Amino acid sequence: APSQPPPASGASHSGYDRLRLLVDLSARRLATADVVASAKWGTGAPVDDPAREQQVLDTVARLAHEQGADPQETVRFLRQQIEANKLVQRAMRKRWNADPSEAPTSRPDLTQVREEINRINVEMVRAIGASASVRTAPSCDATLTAAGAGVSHRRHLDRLHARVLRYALRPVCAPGDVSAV
Ligand SMILES: O=C(O)C(=O)C[C@]1(C(=O)O)C=C[C@@H](O)C=C1
Repeated sequence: APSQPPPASGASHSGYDRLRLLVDLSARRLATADVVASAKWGTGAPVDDPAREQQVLDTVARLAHEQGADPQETVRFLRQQIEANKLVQRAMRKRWNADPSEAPTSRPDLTQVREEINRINVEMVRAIGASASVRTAPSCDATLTAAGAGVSHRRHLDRLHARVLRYALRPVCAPGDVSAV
């Protein structure tokens, strides 16, 4: 999907729209966990790939820096997305181990899934930058809850994915700077 350009001056994107975009990207990234789990199933590949994680985090930090998003916040957000991805991967493996008839019968190409993840990461950095003011507003929690429910409904998320999506969204409103508390 084409990424959204920042609104031209005069155009208005509400805080809800901006958070909703970020939430939707988080849901899209989470959906890749099922595909990653299928790609690794039966190959002996572990859920955790620390080298790939570092590559993801280094890339988004650089992109954030280039685009004027806060690199620390961006890395913190992406770390949480990776943890969420792993929660879904582990849950799927558990299901498939418990009931092999549910296990995948074809193996997607991990390289291709990672290319999709890379594209989502790029859009996420932009959405993090574009949502800075709404994420620090007092109304953020309420707006985020509404956006999360809207996206879960729209994407027909099952219980697992809806729950892990809420987990993935934890860093959205909380300011990363604890010294501000
Ligand atoms: O690329 C993978 O192998 C994944 O499992 C995806 C992902 C991610 O969310 O980006 C999650 C866990 C791995 O440690 C590395 C990266």
